[in-house]
Amino acid sequence: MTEIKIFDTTLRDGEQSPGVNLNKEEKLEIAKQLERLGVDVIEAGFPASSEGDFQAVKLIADTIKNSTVTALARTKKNDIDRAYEALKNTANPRIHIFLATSPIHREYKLKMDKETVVKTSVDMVSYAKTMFNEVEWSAEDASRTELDFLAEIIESVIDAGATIINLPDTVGYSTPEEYGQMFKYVKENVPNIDQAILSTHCHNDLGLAVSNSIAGIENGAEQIEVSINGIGERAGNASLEELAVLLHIRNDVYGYQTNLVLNEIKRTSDVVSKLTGMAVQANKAVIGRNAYAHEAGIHQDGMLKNSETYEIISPALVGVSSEESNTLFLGKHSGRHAFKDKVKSFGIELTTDELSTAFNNFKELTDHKKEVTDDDIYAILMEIKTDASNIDRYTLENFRINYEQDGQTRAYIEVSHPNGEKTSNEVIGKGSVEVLYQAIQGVISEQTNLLDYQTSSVGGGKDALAESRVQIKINDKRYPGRGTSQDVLEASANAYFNAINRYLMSEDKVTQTTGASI
Ligand SMILES: CC(=O)SCCNC(=O)CCNC(=O)[C@H](O)C(C)(C)COP(=O)(O)OP(=O)(O)OC[C@H]1O[C@@H](n2cnc3c(N)ncnc32)[C@H](O)[C@@H]1OP(=O)(O)O
Ligand SMILES: CC(C)C(=O)C(=O)O
Ligand SMILES: [Mg+2]
Repeated sequence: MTEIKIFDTTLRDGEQSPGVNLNKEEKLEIAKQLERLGVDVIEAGFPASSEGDFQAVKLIADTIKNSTVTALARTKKNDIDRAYEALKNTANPRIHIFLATSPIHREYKLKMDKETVVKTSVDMVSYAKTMFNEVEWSAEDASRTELDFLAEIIESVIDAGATIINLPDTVGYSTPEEYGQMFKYVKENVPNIDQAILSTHCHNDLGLAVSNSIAGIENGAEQIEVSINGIGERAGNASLEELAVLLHIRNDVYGYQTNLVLNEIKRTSDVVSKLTGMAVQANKAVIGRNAYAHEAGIHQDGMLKNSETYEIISPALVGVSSEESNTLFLGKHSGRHAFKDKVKSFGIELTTDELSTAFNNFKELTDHKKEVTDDDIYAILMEIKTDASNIDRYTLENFRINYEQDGQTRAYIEVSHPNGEKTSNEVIGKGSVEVLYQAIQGVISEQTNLLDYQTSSVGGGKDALAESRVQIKINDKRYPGRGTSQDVLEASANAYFNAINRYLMSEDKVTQTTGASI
């Protein structure tokens, strides 16, 4: 099986992402994690670009033992000297020299003709070769370069000592077919090409970085330049994790192998995201928060029956733990099978009727709340398990709170009584919870005394459930009550009725109906 070398440029091209600025300690932490991940080459930085980057590359070169460490240099003696100074103590140093070859870069940026581009590249590769065994040379903007000129300059730099030839799609312009054809052309038209390894370096401006990298290796490249989380200049580079997992999962199609330790992928992604401050989008392939989450009821049912119905990558393959993978995400589109599975995971037993009620309550909540958390579901289940639903009870049917202009608050409630009758009541006073509770007291026949009242939020987010807890005293006995709702006042009313219903349950009471009949 052909081995594909992984050249990681997170610390060089990745750091060129706008807004990213890593200090040397942060770069070292990422480099150590890249070494654990098993990347073959770590591009640690661009030593001539600043003293800080020089120091970071040096620290990494002095520390990393199991990966080749490389650094970028322009075709300038000073850049090459700085790279050598930074890299000289590493076990296996490599320099990465680049010069643009395309007409637009030659004419407008470099102001060099073809001959000068060839001569400068050859001179600097020869110069670097006096210090480094491994010399990588990149034809910046290769994919927009005339193919015959590309072949000519590649032959010259290989003669000068380049051992790795990188052909970047610098501006992410190529299609996979064009990019693959460029490698094929170079393979067929550069006489000394067998003395060098070909490499891809793809940018994601048109979302083709991964596909183009594959086209490159299918046409002779044996190294791919990639970055963690796909970070890099503009829309970023080909993502390491996507290519690594693609080559693994579809080995039947491609038949390539890498030295990567796949289950280090998630940790590496987390470290890079944290230290660069670049969040990973939720639906990002392989490492996004949603990459292993299934919300649709039909998918969840399939997953419960056989995970391969909807999952081609096992989260564990890339080091995503079962807690992180959030496999069955309960939300608006979930069905009974997944809900039942969640209830089971809490160790809670429900009767068929209770399950039905809990599922309906859950579905109702999903219409109001974007993300239903485990805490939300637990609150629903607890309410059902501790509810006096098997007895005749008070139920809040409707309520309104109005804030009057004179600072007074008006509470209106409609209540079903244990005997099935419905009454209403209206109270004006100060404070919304207070008038609400006064209105409730006005429709029930029991004499209650409120001892304690607390409200807090359950679950996360600004749309979290409110949970209210009360203690009431009836005939010298205390009764706790709990109520949940998205609305704080409704949760408060539910808690009060829950306490009264507990009293009814314990005393087996039949109560008098009060309040205006409706
Ligand atoms: C495709 C890529 O990702 S290439 C890598 C890009 N990365 C970076 O640029 C990050 C680090 N860069 C830097 O810190 C700075 O640009 C430096 C220190 C390298 C140079 O800074 P300055 O000397 O102020 O030059 P500046 O960046 O404005 O312009 C670049 C110069 O390098 C020249 N140049 C560009 N590429 C090369 C090259 N491969 N070889 C030689 N010269 C080059 C440009 O033509 C320009 O030269 P000019 O000043 O004679 O016009
Ligand atoms: C320096 C080179 C390799 C580069 O990053 C590019 O061309 O995109
Ligand atoms: Mg690049």
